[in-house]
Amino acid sequence: MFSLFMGFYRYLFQKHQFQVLIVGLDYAGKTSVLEQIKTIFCGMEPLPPGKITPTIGLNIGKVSIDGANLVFWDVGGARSLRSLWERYYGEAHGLLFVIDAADTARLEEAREVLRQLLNNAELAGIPLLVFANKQDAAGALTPHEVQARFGLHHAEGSSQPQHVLGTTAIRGEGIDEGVRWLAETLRTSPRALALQTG
Ligand SMILES: Nc1nc2c(ncn2[C@@H]2O[C@H](COP(=O)(O)OP(=O)(O)OP(=O)(O)O)[C@@H](O)[C@H]2O)c(=O)[nH]1
Ligand SMILES: [Mg+2]
Repeated sequence: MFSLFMGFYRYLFQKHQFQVLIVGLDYAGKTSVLEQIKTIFCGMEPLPPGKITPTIGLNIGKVSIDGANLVFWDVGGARSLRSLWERYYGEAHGLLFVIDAADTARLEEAREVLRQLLNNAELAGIPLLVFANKQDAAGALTPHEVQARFGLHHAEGSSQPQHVLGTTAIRGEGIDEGVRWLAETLRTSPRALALQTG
């Protein structure tokens, strides 16, 4: 009882820290997104796109937004690496799913990967931000088209908040709005509260 009380006290009065897991297929642009997050919120110089290589391990970025710390975990999206994602599920407060909106040949694969994530009990109630990335590329689906194709229909009052945005990671477009939505949503997320006081 006492530890529950202390956990709730800490939740109310200490600076919150939220962990956000960045996932999606390989080549979707996850690391490019993380580089831009660090640039926008920490003023760090982003790695030039040519210097970003496929992720094998884990990239971490920590940013401070309106009194909350967000820690981003960027993992590799290659098929052989996806089984490693689950080691982060239990401690993830939020999920950022990045899609290459111009790669229509792999949309079905991306849809299936997202479907499995949302069906995973360890991720129950997790706020989901989807970036329909590469909006600059020819033939890219709009965020509305991605929303429809992926069957993402956030119902008012749903226990699993969802938000879909169009981004162009290599130019840093759309990222700021998405990260602010996450920070705002995580503050009132029952899952985040449960993880922080648990
Ligand atoms: N045109 C365009 N290219 C992008 C954009 N975002 C990322 N890319 C390119 O897409 C390629 C893959 O980007 P990464 O950030 O490495 O992708 P990733 O999702 O981290 O890939 P893995 O680490 O293998 O899972 C790189 O060549 C990027 O420069 C974008 O908004 N527009
Ligand atoms: Mg990467």
